Amino acid sequence: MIATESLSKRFPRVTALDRLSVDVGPGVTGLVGANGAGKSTLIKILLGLSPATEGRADVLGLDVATRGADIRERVGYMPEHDCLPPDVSATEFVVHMARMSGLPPTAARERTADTLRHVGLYEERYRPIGGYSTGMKQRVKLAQALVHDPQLVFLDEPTNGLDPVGRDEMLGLIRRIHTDFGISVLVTSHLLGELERTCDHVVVIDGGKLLRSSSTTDFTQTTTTLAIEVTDTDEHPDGTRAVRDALDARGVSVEDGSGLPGAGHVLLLTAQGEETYDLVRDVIADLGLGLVRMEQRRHHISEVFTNSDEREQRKEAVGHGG
Ligand SMILES: Nc1ncnc2c1ncn2[C@@H]1O[C@H](COP(=O)(O)OP(=O)(O)OP(=O)(O)O)[C@@H](O)[C@H]1O
Repeated sequence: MIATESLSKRFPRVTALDRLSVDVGPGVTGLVGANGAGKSTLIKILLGLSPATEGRADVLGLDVATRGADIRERVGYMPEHDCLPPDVSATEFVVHMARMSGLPPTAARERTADTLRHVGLYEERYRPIGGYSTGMKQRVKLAQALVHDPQLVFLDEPTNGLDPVGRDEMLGLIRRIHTDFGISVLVTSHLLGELERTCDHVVVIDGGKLLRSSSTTDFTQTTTTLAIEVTDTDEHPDGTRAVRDALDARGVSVEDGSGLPGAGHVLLLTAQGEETYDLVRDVIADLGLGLVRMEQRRHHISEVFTNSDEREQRKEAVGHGG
């Protein structure tokens, strides 16, 4: 879907992309990096909107340097920042974007209605966008990226500004773009944790350089920590202890996370996949306890490289680079 070779983008004072070579296949791919890592710059180059300083890139087999217009016909783009006109309705705006993509009037109206329904905007779609919540605006931005039925979409920080429920809904929508319509997705975030659950593949960049590109299963096997918090009952006055013992008895090693700042009575364990979630749920149900929370610890990108393997790999990479 996407291939870059030694792609660099230098601004007068900053190197935004530094000899980045990466291949992205079909499916849902996360592009993760801290603010300023170069994610938006990469997307603009891939859309043919901004020229690279060095190197090359293809999107859907088309060279970004010469085939930008053809790429933008086939690729949808949801920009990061608020860019919606406040005085028009979602329907008017998305019809307009569909017409700009070359759809005839009737098809543009039909596709707009379908797409807005798909992203979860119903009656509100006739009201001016200026009165929408952040979540509704993000949905309009997503709809305009999808309305011309692209093969691939670039979503730049689609969960920005959303509360946890809004984030989960957006991530669910993103997953369905691929499962329901077969559209491949490149989605950026500065939070690795939220992409782990949504993406098939994760590409991590830092300072414009590639740090890692691997399937999510490879990633999560090394990084997913579950935090669990339960209620106490008369039968189990220390519910946390009871869960810990029950999981220990099933061979799952559990750490007490209560010593962590602000953690309360929290157990931490390494998730090996879906089975771990099921096991924890069953253990808690068997003990008759209430589950207060079970969540993946959110990894900020800086945390990804705190384990020693990764540090070694980075040292090696630096060493080989001279
Ligand atoms: N037009 C520009 N002129 C000068 N510097 C720029 C320009 N666009 C981006 N940069 C710089 O390039 C670097 C990468 O920016 P970019 O927007 O690609 O990062 P990002 O990973 O998308 O982060 P964010 O999510 O904060 O936008 C930053 O240091 C940024 O300041």
